[in-house]
Amino acid sequence: MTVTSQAKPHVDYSVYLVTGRELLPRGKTYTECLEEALKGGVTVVQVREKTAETGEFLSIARQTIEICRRYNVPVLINDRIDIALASGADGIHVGQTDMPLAEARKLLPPNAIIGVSCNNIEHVKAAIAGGADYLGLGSIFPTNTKDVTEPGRIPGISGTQDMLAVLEGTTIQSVAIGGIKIDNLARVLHGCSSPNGHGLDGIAVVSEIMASPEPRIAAERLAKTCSSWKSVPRRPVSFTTPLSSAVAYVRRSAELLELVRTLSPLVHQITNNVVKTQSANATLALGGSPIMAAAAEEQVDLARIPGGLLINFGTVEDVGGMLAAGREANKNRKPIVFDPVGVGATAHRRATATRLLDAWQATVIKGNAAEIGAVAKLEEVASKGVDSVGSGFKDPATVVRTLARKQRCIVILSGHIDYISDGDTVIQVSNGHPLLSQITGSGCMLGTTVATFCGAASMEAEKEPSETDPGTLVKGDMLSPAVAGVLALTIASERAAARDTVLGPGSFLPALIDELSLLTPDTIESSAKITVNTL
Ligand SMILES: Nc1ncnc2c1ncn2[C@@H]1O[C@H](COP(=O)(O)OP(=O)(O)OP(=O)(O)O)[C@@H](O)[C@H]1O
Ligand SMILES: Cc1ncsc1CCO
Repeated sequence: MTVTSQAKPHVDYSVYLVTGRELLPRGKTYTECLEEALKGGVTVVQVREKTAETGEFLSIARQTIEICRRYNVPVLINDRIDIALASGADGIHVGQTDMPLAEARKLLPPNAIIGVSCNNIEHVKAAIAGGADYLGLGSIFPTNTKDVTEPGRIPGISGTQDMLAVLEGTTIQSVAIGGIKIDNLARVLHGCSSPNGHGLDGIAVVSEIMASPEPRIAAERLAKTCSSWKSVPRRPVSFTTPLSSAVAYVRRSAELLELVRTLSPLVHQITNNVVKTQSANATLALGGSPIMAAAAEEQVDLARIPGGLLINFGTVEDVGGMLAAGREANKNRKPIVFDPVGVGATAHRRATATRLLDAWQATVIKGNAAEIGAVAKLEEVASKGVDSVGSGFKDPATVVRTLARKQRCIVILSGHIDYISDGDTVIQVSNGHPLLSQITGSGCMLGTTVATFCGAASMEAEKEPSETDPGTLVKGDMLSPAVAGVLALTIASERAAARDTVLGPGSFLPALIDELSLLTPDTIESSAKITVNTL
């Protein structure tokens, strides 16, 4: 080590490069790639050599340190304490099967940085107890650069959220690693956060820089998104400016209905085969433009068209399409409404919901009490298939607020009264009619109306000429369109049920579609029954 008696060097973990010489593109040398990456904004480098002989490893470490010193960037060595000591590196990084942390501490000078790879909360607890300086959390996604096929090696976004919760209150830094690319970076930074907002200090990449023909540009993009992200504490999925009163939310909902009719957003829906037709008709009736498109191959094209995306996994099909659609929507900053229909009913549904939420960031999660309870891992409300059993949660406002904070999105809990929250504000809508619970797919249609309003709101926000903020996943406030979607369906249901021609659930459904098409901003303003509570 170079400095033995001084304080630990300050490390900025924002853009952490792990080297992998085997990934270099043809014609690019290691030192060229490293230097370009440093010019692009890499803030810390770990030299990782899994097959090199000791002499070669030492020589690579020395070359790396010589270059990084010019950029004032610290260098860590993967696993090999001897190489770290001989080369004068700033510290080491160990995996779970490498030299134990306590032994490494004894062998290294006190100012050495030690980082540990963690796949689960037990690893994190042990690393805290052992005095680690920083943790590498992951894998976030499956990758080819490391063998992460063993069970438990891919905690994903949800597992990383749990690990970050354990780090709350400590000064230990953390980076996420595993499959991180510029295209999923905003999603990773956004998703990897504890419910109280303890987030990452940076992200680690291998191939995104090492395999790039333009490592400087790759590093610049990563650095720009990271610094944009870091500039906003506890960043929600979208910027929500709380409106001052219930009246203001109602007025905004009325305005958003006008907007839906003017902009006619494309509402791309991957939904279950029970409700496809009624959902497409509900979209058209409101003024949106539906497309039911589930093939993975068409998601790149569809995500480029502004509007909203609904992912409803009611009959658990088209999971490949859902994964691709959500990823592409995040890339294009389109709002995603996720309806995890019947998620509590089977282990397969629970696993699928986790898989989807690990792949992309939802803007709105909506469900009945059993569904929201299952996503929130609460056992208070039981499910029977796609239905919720009993009278719901004792404290629904806290349930939605807590889940919204955990998932960093808007949460809608449907039922006799609907609760909508962004993690701070909770809005209750008491419009609706019991006939809604007597037709299948009224919850699914609610997902559709919300996606329609979110699509219009995001199109409006994207038109504003403000500079693109690479840290956001959706532009514009998404709480108001979520409220508008609930008001539209529930007010239309009251008006449909009041028709003389409606004799029961059979005649109610077409009347509901009619009333969605006849809904006016004035009707929303005169009929809405909402209350607002802000923390
Ligand atoms: N008894 C009721 N009174 C008033 N409105 C209701 C009632 N039951 C449901 N609703 C309304 O119906 C909409 C759908 O909510 P619900 O909780 O029934 O969905 P769901 O259980 O997911 O439905 P599905 O599984 O059939 O799609 C919500 O906007 C809700 O306000
Ligand atoms: C009945 C049903 N089964 C799977 S999806 C669905 C539609 C209502 O959620």
